[in-house]
Amino acid sequence: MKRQSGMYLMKRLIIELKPLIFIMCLTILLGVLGYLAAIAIAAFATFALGAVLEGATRVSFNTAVIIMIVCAVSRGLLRYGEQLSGHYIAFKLLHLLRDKTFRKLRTLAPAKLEGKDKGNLISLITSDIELLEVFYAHTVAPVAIAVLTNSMISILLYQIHPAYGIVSAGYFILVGAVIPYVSSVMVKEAGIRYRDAFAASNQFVLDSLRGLKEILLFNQGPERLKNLERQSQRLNDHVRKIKNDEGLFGGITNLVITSAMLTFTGMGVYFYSTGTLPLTLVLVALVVIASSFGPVVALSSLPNTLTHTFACAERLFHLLDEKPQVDEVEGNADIAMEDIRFNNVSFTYPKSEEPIFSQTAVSIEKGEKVALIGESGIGKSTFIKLFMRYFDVDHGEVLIDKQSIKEIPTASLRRKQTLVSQETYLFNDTILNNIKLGKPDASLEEIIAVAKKAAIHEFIVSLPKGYETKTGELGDKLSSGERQRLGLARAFLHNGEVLILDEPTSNLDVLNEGAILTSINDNHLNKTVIMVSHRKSTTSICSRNYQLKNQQLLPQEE
Ligand SMILES: Nc1ncnc2c1ncn2[C@@H]1O[C@H](COP(=O)(O)OP(=O)(O)OP(=O)(O)O)[C@@H](O)[C@H]1O
Repeated sequence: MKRQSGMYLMKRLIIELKPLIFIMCLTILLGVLGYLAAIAIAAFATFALGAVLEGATRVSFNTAVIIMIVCAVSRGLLRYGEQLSGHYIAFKLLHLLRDKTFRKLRTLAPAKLEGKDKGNLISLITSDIELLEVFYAHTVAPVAIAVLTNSMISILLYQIHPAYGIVSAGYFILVGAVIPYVSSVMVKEAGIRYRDAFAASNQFVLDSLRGLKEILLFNQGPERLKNLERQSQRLNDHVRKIKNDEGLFGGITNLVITSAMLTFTGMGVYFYSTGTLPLTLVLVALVVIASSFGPVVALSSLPNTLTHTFACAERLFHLLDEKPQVDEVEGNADIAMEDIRFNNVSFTYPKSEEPIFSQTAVSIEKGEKVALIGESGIGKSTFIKLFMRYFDVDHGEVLIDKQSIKEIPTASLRRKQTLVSQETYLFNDTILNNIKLGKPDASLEEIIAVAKKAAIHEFIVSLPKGYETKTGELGDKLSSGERQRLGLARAFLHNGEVLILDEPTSNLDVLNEGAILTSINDNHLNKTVIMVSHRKSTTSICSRNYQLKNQQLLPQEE
């Protein structure tokens, strides 16, 4: 993955803020006023004290007390408002980013998601996006608040004495910018390594859960456990490094703040002893500097969390920038799907050198039942992927009703094509809803009819909850043949113009295979069927058999 600079990532994250810029300004305003109110409480307490010790010089005792009370009440309200609006922005943005990510995943599917590791995708959608909250709720506004508040404080201190203003500005820059910058440089790599290790261990756990049977079968448990321990150890090492650095820089920050107060005490003693400033103003300056590091300290811990955040943002933007394998065509126009043609098609998978098709041609007419035969790995499923436009051909063209497939609206294409792939995925929902996926508004009668055609009705009604049984409740009890038949029922319900079957009966016994083939034959008289199968018995319903050999689709020799 190409590394992106922190500046670039920050700019992109800020661009996402655009729709909420008004609320962000409000958050910053409330934050600045909140901090100023807090500092004012301490400053006016000193004025009140000064009024008692030296007599009212600038502010009377009563005025100072009234201002303190007003500031104390508004401080709470302002802080509440700042937190509320800041977090509103953060969570609203997380919502928008999640939405964007899901849309992107939809355009990348299926071709670009085939090879992606699912553990990474899950941590991207869940924890990565979640961590961006740090940037939106705890970075943008706090940085702006610190810059504004501490500039105002330095200007105010400058009014008391120019030296106070200049020295305070130096300390603020040190605590709010220099220390965070140095610490960010030091922890950057550790943060990135931590995120990568975290995603890898997620993937490893997911993989182990999926392959539990194989692990037990081949007695790989102890080896897997050792590997998991190694991964945990690596994660711990990264966290330890990050936490050590955090502790170190926390200590340095406190040291600098203490030295600022000592410097101000020394300067105050000098100004008072030389008669440059009265005691009250010396004390006010000391109190103000002591209570004004809050906004900049809030920034000092940012680099560590920001390192994680930027690593997450990098992965997110990488996904959002990824180009889909094919550009979707908008629209919903109806297509007849009467004539399918592959004209001199050549195709090689991206990042592969071995061509799958080279100048091959085939034409299939409405109602034809065609079988694709060929040895494993020769390109039968690839033919289907080209026909479903998961990929575009390199040369030649795929024509549907004499129109290039690249111009046909994607939604129309999906509506007319029904695919039963080698693996049927069943969602953790009722059997009824799993079949309904083929036609969401189908009636119960329609669903029962297709289940009968797929020879699965008897099995469903034998379950205690029948069609309302949740597939999750069945767990491993559902055999591959039963899954396959549920997939077929779903496909029959969808009832597209072209039924594409990739090894549709590979997990079925002869009896069930026969029932399904008869069903396909009887119910798809006017529909086109394209079938991939190794079994001769399955292709028996096909009128034409094509063999894939030497990157060509040729009519099968008898
Ligand atoms: N997304 C991909 N990127 C690169 N190569 C791929 C991709 N998908 C499949 N292949 C490769 O293309 C070749 C053809 O694969 P395909 O799945 O079309 O074969 P098949 O004839 O359907 O095989 P089988 O009968 O075993 O299912 C194989 O060598 C496979 O490894």
